[in-house]
Amino acid sequence: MKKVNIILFGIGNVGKTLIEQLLTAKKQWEENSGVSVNVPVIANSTKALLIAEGITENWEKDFKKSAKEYKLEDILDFTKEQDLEHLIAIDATASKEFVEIYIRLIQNGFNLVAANKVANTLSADFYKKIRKELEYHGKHFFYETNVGAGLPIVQTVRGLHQAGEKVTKIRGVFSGSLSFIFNTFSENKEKFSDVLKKAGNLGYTEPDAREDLSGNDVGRKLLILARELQLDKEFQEVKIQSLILEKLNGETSAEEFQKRISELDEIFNQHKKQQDQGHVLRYIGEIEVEKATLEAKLISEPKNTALGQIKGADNIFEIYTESYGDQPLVIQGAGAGAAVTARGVASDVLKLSQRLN
Ligand SMILES: NC(=O)C1=CN([C@@H]2O[C@H](COP(=O)(O)OP(=O)(O)OC[C@H]3O[C@@H](n4cnc5c(N)ncnc54)[C@H](OP(=O)(O)O)[C@@H]3O)[C@@H](O)[C@H]2O)C=CC1
Ligand SMILES: N[C@@H](CC=O)C(=O)O
Repeated sequence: MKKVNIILFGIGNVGKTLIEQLLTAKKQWEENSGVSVNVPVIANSTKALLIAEGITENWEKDFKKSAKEYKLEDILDFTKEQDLEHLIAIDATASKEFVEIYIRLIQNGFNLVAANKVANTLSADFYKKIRKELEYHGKHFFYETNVGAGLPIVQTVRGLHQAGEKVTKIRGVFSGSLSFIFNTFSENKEKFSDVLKKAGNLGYTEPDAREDLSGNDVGRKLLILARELQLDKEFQEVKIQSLILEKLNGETSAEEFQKRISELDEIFNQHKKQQDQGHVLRYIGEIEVEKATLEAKLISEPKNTALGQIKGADNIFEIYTESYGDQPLVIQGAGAGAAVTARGVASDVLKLSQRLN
């Protein structure tokens, strides 16, 4: 039996659900895949719980009682002292600072799985540096949930490209929260700010919802797919239409923004009124491969098209390639939510484990 040791950073919506899924699936993984999963470290932004033999279903109580303030060194020392092998660090944070330690984790023998999109959307130099370090140290990095949550988008785009298929365009709805917001807002009489709150409560938005409303989250996903297609692009080159007022996106804190979201109601009422009969609002992303352009924008879409018909927090990705001709390969399904995202992370962990010797 191959024993893998998970060091989990981030125990919010996704991290919590992942713990539950890993504990529940443990026996099945052992029997069907020969992988025994142990979670000796869980951490939030300030505290970590370290238990060599792994957390149990009492982990929340144990965390409250025994987690201690930590530095990365404490975790590195612990994994060495305890001689933990097959290490996988999971980034289930949304932190821009946390990704700075990826290189040190790789150098200290860790493989990586990330739900956090930040590392793949910093400079092209950093992107290449991570991959160089991974290769040098013989480590792996899986990040399927960076685009489309649990949907198999990254692997499909990468697989097509690596097989020599010419991908010409990718177009679709890349944001689960904006999908939910516009599906609900277009159909119901609810206020925009109430729908936004609902999306947050359902775990669809980023910890700071302005990441979604500013279009940055979609911009990141476009860049991640473009880089899979070996387009040498930077985040600043993505053309992004923001849905948020400058005054709310500037100096305000995330908490202050939450208190002021009703200031968005009037703007979105206007957008709604301007729709033609039988049209709905959609926030879409588009990569034109030949032109090397990446764009995120709000459009008015006829209700009877594939994009117009999506429901709930669905994403839809239309992948146009030479072999598929005029009819794109289409992948559709829930594009946000703790359960689907955690399952995508778990699936990455299992695939990565199968690569470890
Ligand atoms: N929700 C979704 O549908 C999807 C989410 N994702 C990604 O998953 C990630 C997590 O999202 P979600 O669970 O909703 O976020 P939450 O805000 O619910 O949880 C974030 C967790 O990360 C912790 N954290 C923050 N900074 C650090 C740090 N420097 N070191 C260690 N832990 C830290 C937080 O700790 P503390 O409480 O102390 O701040 C918290 O436990 C995000 O990157 C998101 O983009 C990807 C696909 C879909
Ligand atoms: N906030 C994101 C979550 C998944 O990446 C979204 O709304 O799509």
